Amino acid sequence: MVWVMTLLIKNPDSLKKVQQEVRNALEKKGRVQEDDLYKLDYLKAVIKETLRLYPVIPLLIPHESRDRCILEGYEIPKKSLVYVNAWAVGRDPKCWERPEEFDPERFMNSSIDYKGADFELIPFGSGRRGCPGMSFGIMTLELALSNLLYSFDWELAEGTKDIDTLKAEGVVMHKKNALLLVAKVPDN
Ligand code: HEM
Repeated sequence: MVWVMTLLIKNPDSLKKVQQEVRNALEKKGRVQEDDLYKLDYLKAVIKETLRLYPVIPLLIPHESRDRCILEGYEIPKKSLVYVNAWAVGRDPKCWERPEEFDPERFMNSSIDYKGADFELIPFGSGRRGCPGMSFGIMTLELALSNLLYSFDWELAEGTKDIDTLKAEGVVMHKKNALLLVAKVPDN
């Protein structure tokens, strides 16, 4: 959630577009509920793009190979500790055009998903040890984010010129400096 809001405030066109999508879809309903989420294609693209650039667990969870195997000419001995760098995969120029750029549009009209079948986007891992909480995690994020965008306008705090994207050290990618934004209730 922190990284989505960070990227949106740094990309005001995307913020405006996703906010308009939520407000147009919901009109005067008052709050977003689970069964409204299917209407929010751009919001889903914003979340995918955030997970591509800032995967929550950048090296996933370490795995151990059960047997010796050869992968693309590399031998991986039995019982090797294997780390998969989802961060690097998400920014690999062989997989992504302008990989460093935040561009949710790349997921509109694209079948690429984080469910583990598209190996260029693996914030939840893949295969039988992939994240079992993916649907729950995504739905929680979609619901919270869409309600924050529906109910409030977002601005930088007074005296803040820009937001940094420094990461704290650790297995899970936290933002090093807290994100400080001002939420305003829209006039109408
Ligand atoms: C946006 C939210 C979440 C993200 C980005 C995420 C990401 C991940 C990742 C990357 C892995 C390791 C996969 C691998 O190494 O192949 C994992 C494993 C796991 N996750 Fe999640 N997760 C999220 C939410 C959740 C939730 C909500 C739950 C439980 C309610 C959950 C439970 C687990 C468990 C139990 C594993 C270990 C699975 C295993 O080793 O077999 N996760 N998650």
